[in-house]
Amino acid sequence: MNQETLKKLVGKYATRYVEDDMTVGVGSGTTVKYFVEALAEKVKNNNLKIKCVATSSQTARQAKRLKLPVYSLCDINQIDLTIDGADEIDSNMNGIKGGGAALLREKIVATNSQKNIWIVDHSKLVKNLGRFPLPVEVIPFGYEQLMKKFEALGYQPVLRTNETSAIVKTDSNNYILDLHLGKINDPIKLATILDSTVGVVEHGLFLNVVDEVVVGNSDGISVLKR
Ligand SMILES: O=C[C@H](O)[C@H](O)[C@H](O)COP(=O)(O)O
Repeated sequence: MNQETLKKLVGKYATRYVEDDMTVGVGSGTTVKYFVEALAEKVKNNNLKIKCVATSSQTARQAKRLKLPVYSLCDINQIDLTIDGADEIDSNMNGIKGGGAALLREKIVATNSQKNIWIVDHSKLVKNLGRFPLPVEVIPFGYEQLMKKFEALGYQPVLRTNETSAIVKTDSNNYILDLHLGKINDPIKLATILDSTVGVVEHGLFLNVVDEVVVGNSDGISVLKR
C-alpha cells in the first residue's frame, strides 16, 4: 500500500471513535483530510448530531463544505475527542506537529480535549524526535533577533516560506521558524526553553498529549495506547 492509501485507511478507521452527540476536535493536514471526508459520510449516513471544532481555517473550510457543523472553541463546553495527524512520533508517544503550520490551534484544541488520537502512516514513527524540522510559531515583530538567538544555540532556524518565496503566515498571522535539530535528546528540556523564550507563541513539541495513535502499516492498522 502506498502512503496515500495508508492515510486514507487511518482516516476512515478513526471515524469509529466518533459517537452521536460528541464534540469532536478536527485536526489538520493531508491525513486528517481523509478523516473529514469519512466523518462527513458517517454523520450523513447515521444522522449523527455532532459538533466539530476545527484546528485550522483550511480544515474548517473543508468541514463546512461537507456540511459538518463547525463551532468556535468559545461556543462549546468541552471537546470529547480530537483526531489529528502528526509529523513524527517517538517511542514515548511524544510528537512533532506543525508541518502544515497549524500547531498553535492544534495545541489549544488538544489541551481542551478529553481524549486525543493521532492518525499516521508508519513512516511517522521514529526512535528519536528531530529529523523532522521542529516548527516554532513566532511573533513577526523582531523575529530576526529570535533567529539569531536560535542560531547561537545551534538550532539552525529557517524562516518558513512558500513556493513563491513569500513568508508563510499562520492562521494567527504569525511566522514559523523551522528548527533543524537532527536529533532532540531531551524534548522536555527543549520545550521548557522554547516555552520561556519571549517572542515564541508556541512550538510543535506535543509531549504527553496523545492517548492513542492509529498507525497505517503495509499489512493493516495497529493502535498504540499510552
Ligand atoms: O500543522 C499541521 C499538522 O500538525 C499536521 O497534523 C501534521 O503536519 C501532519 O500532517 P500530514 O498528515 O499532512 O502529514
